[in-house]
Order: sequence, then structure tokens, then C-alpha cells
Amino acid sequence: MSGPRPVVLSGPSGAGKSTLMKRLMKDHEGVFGFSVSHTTRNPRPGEEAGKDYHFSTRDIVQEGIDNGEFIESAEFSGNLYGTSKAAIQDVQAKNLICILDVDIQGVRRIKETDLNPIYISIQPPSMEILEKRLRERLTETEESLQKRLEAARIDMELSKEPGVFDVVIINDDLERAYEELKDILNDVSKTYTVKVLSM
Ligand SMILES: Nc1ncnc2c1ncn2[C@@H]1O[C@H](COP(=O)(O)OP(=O)(O)OP(=O)(O)O)[C@@H](O)[C@H]1O
Ligand SMILES: Nc1nc2c(ncn2[C@@H]2O[C@H](COP(=O)(O)O)[C@@H](O)[C@H]2O)c(=O)[nH]1
Repeated sequence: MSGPRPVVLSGPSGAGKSTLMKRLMKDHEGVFGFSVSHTTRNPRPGEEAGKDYHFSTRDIVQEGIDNGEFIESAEFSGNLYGTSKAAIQDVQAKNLICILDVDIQGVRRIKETDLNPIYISIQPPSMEILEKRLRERLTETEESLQKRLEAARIDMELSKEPGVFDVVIINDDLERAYEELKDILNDVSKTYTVKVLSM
């Protein structure tokens, strides 16, 4: 694969992946590009189609998966999510560092491909704090919240397994977590720049 190594951001729903990623992309315009996933869930207030997600139907996403158009897909909290090959190619064509936001199932599936990203897990300091953040975000019904908390318990256990992630960031204090993420990604972009300049 040519171009910069992609970055996979994973971790429980509500851990702070989007918060960190949006800040990163705003502070470093022209460096990172977001791989826009498909989802069958409804848009949240403020979310933009084609920017946050490609909001779609199960039939359409499933057809794309069956046709081999997706690098990975997963069922999460009653909805289907997936990363299309085109989503990654769109970012790579602009020579940007591609950031993917996927759940732990997506991490496993991407490991079976030749994408070769850096795997970063964003973890909450505790289940209690995660639940508080999810409740205060006001995006979930009680049912979807419980499903997300159940998935979070699994995610938090799996993320402790050696070798699953290159780096685990505990998002307790947002400023500190952001600095940690920036340091890791600075190394990635520096390595790439040096590689390109020495060619
Ligand atoms: N360090 C932090 N301290 C306090 N609140 C935070 C922190 N990081 C994120 N939050 C808040 O927690 C909530 C969840 O964050 P965010 O939506 O970024 O999580 P996420 O991991 O992207 O979730 P999902 O996977 O469901 O999209 C948001 O309301 C956000 O403002
Ligand atoms: N396997 C995949 N997981 C994805 C993808 N896009 C997002 N996600 C993950 O889903 C949950 C819920 O996201 P939300 O936006 O509904 O809160 C979260 O863990 C995301 O990381 C994808 O393309 N593939």
C-alpha cells in the first residue's frame, strides 16, 4: 500500500472517539481524512449525510456487502455498520491519513485485510463514567443505551488482550487524551513525510 498508514480508532460507544477525532481534524486541516461509514441507524441532530455517515437502508448496505464493496461490516446495537472500499479510497486519493472509526468487530475484520493501519483504542476511565457520558449525550433510548453498555463491557475486556491494539488511550481528561493522540499521530505523519521526502 502506498501513502500514509491509516489509523483505526476504536473503543466503546461514548468513550470519546468522535470528540477527539473531530478536534484533530479541525486542528490539522489537510492532514487527516475521515472514512465515512455506512449505517442503517437514523441520523442524530446535527449529523450530516455523507460527512458523518452514509445513512442507508439494510437492503442497500447488505447488497453492497454481498457485492464485495465493503472492507468490513458489523451489527452493532441493532444496526448494520460498514466501511466501503470507496470510503477509504476517497481519502487516500487525496493523500490524507485515513481515519476509520469502527467497533471491535470491525477491528477484527480489518486485521484480516491488507490495510495495515495503526490500531488505537479510546477507552473510558470506568463503566460508570461511560454510562454517564452516554446518558448526558441524549442520543440513546434506554434500550439502545443498555445494548451499547453491554457491547462496551465486551470491548473493554478485549482491548486488554495483548496485541489487539497498538495503543490504548484512557479518555479521562480530554486535554490529556487529545495530547496523547496527537503525539501518536505526529509520529505516524512524520514517518510518512520522511519517507516521501527521501524518495
Ligand atoms: N474526556 C471527556 N470528559 C467528559 N466528557 C467527554 C470526554 N470525552 C468525550 N466526552 C463526552 O462524552 C460523550 C461521548 O463522546 P463521543 O460522542 O465523542 O463518543 P464516541 O466514542 O464517538 O461514541 P460513539 O461510538 O457512540 O459515536 C459526548 O457527549 C462528549 O462530549
Ligand atoms: N464495524 C464498524 N463499526 C462502526 C462503523 N462506523 C461506526 N462504527 C461503530 O459503531 C458504534 C456506534 O456508532 P454510533 O455512531 O452509532 O454511535 C461505534 O462503536 C462506532 O465505532 C463501521 O463502519 N464499521
